Amino acid sequence: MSDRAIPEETHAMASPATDEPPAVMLACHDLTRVYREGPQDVTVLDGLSLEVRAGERVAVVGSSGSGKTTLLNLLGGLDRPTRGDVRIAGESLLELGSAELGHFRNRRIGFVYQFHHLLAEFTALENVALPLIVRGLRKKAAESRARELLAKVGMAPRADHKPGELSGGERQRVAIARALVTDPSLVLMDEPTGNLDQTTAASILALMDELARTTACAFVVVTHDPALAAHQDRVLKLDGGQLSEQRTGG
Ligand SMILES: Nc1ncnc2c1ncn2[C@@H]1O[C@H](COP(=O)(O)OP(=O)(O)OP(=O)(O)O)[C@@H](O)[C@H]1O
Repeated sequence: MSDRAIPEETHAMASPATDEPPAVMLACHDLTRVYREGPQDVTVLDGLSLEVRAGERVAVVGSSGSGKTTLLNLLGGLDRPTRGDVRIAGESLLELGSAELGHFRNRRIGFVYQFHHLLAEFTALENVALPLIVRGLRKKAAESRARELLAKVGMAPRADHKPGELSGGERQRVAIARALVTDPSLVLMDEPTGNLDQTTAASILALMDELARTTACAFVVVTHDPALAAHQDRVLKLDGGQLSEQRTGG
């Protein structure tokens, strides 16, 4: 583990008297997803378990069709498991109804995809402020917090620009700011550097290093890119519906 390691005594179910984040931010147990839509059942995830600690970054690698997107969808509450459970910051997704799940996602989970999914009609600032406005924050407070995050990703000078006026790497920085603006417990990234050139991808990696040092959230990064995977604390391979440890960070 790196210098982001959380002391052992900071336990998962931390005392309500402290503001300490739980040591285990993400815990999956017996996670199973069987697709029954086609002529044949397809078991994609087969009882896998996973724990990711606060401040820890985990890469998930695996061949095409091994179930990485399926896993991310379950971790992000976008799909329900056939069996098993996902707990984020001690809270079970299984126990949440769909409205509660939407609310939980907005509060606790940040998403970053290969393609940034920013809204074209809105400025960088408005895009980053949006999750807070959805959450019920007033525009002024939301934009003030959004400015802080844009500064953190080096995009403060471009706050008033629309996505179409930004480069690919700049858009991805804005997308990362948007994912982090709600102080999530878990950030899920799907090929976050996938459509970027090497130099821009390297600057996004450096940004991720910096953010991981300064936030307590857990990061799960799905990627085919060995350089991006090697940058994380642990690399897990998804194969045959199970995760196995490929490398533990030092
Ligand atoms: N809705 C669905 N119904 C039936 N089968 C599905 C469904 N969604 C995914 N699958 C199957 O589940 C398996 C895993 O798909 P998934 O998209 O999770 O893989 P992946 O590892 O993300 O692949 P890639 O790296 O190519 O994006 C595949 O065999 C896919 O065909």
